[in-house]
Amino acid sequence: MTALKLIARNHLAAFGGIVLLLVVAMALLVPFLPIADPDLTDPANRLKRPFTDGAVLGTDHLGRDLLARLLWGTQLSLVVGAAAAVIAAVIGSAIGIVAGYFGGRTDSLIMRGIDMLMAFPYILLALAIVAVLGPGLINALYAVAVVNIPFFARNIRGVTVALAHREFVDAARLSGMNDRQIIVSEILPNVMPVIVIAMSTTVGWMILETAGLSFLGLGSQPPQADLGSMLGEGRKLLITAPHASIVPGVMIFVIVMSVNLLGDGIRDALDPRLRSGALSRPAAATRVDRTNNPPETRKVDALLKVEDLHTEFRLGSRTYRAVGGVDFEVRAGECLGIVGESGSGKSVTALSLLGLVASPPGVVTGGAVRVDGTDTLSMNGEALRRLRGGRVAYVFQDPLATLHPLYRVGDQMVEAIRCHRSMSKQAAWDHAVALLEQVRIPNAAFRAKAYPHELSGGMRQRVGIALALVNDPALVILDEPTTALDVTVQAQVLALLSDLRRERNLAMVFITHDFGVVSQLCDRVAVMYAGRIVETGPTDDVLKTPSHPYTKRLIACVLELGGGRRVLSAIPGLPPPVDDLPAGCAFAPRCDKANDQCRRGDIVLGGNGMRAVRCLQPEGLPI
Ligand SMILES: Nc1ncnc2c1ncn2[C@@H]1O[C@H](COP(=O)(O)OP(=O)(O)OP(=O)(O)O)[C@@H](O)[C@H]1O
Repeated sequence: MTALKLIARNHLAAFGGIVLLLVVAMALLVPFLPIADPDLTDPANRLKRPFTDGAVLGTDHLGRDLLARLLWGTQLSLVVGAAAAVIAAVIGSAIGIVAGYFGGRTDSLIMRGIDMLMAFPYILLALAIVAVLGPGLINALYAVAVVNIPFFARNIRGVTVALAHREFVDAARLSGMNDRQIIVSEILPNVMPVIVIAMSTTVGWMILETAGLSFLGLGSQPPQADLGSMLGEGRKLLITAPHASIVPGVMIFVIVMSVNLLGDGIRDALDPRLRSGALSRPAAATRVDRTNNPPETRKVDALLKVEDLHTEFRLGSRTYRAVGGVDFEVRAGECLGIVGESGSGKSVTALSLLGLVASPPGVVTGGAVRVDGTDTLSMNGEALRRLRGGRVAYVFQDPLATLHPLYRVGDQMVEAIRCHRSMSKQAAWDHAVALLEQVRIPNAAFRAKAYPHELSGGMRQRVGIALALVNDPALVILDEPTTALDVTVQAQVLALLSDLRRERNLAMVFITHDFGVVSQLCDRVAVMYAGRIVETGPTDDVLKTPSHPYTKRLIACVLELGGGRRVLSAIPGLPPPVDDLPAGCAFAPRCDKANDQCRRGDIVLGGNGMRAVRCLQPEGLPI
């Protein structure tokens, strides 16, 4: 259903689909239409122009009605082209799956045979096949199918090779399935979309090839007509009776064009990455579409002040409200922890600060983000570019994904330095090495020449931190920088961040789902749930006397070493889907204290300046 909707939304594909549907309907209805016999010759009325004496499209050189021949010829061409596509797809895909799945010698043997077939120009190969089998439409169909088998075999083999070594195939084998069962139940469903895509984009091509063989007199034989043979007959009269070749020529064009437009639409609709927008090129900054004016500019003494930030993702008719009105501020040298379960909106909040949420589908719909008093959401691209990696830098969770795999880490740091200040390459390199030393990378001058894959996970994250520091930022936003590391390395990285913060008076926004990490590093903490802050305050206070039931539950999930026997409690239920948030408190469905009032209206973040909580029944907080 979604695929059909996506095709309908693609105007060109929808146009192609409608045209093709009309042509196919016409071809199917042709036996019931009141038209002349397509093979009835009438030499007295030969080569009549269109729209004369009841012959809508005129007559050919034997006086046969061109409309009747066109409709029957279209039917024949469509059937032959589609049949050739199905035969080529079935045989080619089977060959590709067998070669890709079994690999080794089977693969080499099959693929070398396919290579030999591909070594011949396809039309010559088709001609040779028809020459051996003899002229005729069925033989032309076989020839076209055979020359297209290698195309399917190669494509499907490539996809199968990648699938054959995946964990789910190993798991199927270990569960006792034999090769045939694995191919049918594990491989085939995964290659099916590729087969459909390949078919939809090649069927037009096969209709053309069959028409080409008929045009040369090797396909349909008189008196039977397909579009190619009609074109071949008309060609001889191109000057005296151009309509005889224009009529089948236009029909071939219409069919092939509509098949190709629809095929492209099907390809796009079946590709899950295109469907989710993952392949669309995001804009350089998140789209800002504020329904209200940004909050008034007042004198701001915080380095970063976020006010009523709203960010959402618009996918088709659905709107995912990832960040639904977030306020916080960070002063110079201060570290704010943002904590919450997966999906609570921490990363989207962090990325929204400097317009890094991908648009489409992300849109900032409200609020303001002031860095040194200037709203980043109103900045132009160049101002944002100067800020990113300059005064404000980011460290992400997976340095293997953020570092470029083909450049040495030192070169990547040099590039980051020279993007922001004019410095000679050598001076920038020396600065990079000094920073690598500062983040305690042993033998930094040597490591600067390493590629990311040559470093351990902990070392790569240190490079990520050094990369963030190259331009002496005032604020670093760290999005789960230690989650991918083991606990010992995590402790080292946290100690390093703590030292760097002291030495450089760095402000930090530290995003994590781990209260243990927050307690080591952060002065203040903000707890997020379903895109909003539900509690905030000094870290020690929040940890000792959590007020919001959610904070309490989150803290109870943290293991305490030497804490004696304690039952670790998980939070029952799941966070609400952000495209369908409940009214009132979003945590109410999982909260054992929730009453009817909690499920109504908007609950504000109330407090006494330092501590604030978004709850109607907060605990232990003098409000
Ligand atoms: N491209 C997107 N399209 C639709 N929804 C999205 C997209 N990116 C994020 N979201 C939604 O936004 C919400 C917040 O996501 P976010 O990544 O900020 O969570 P998080 O708290 O950082 O989680 P994690 O700790 O797993 O990174 C989630 O519900 C997520 O499903």
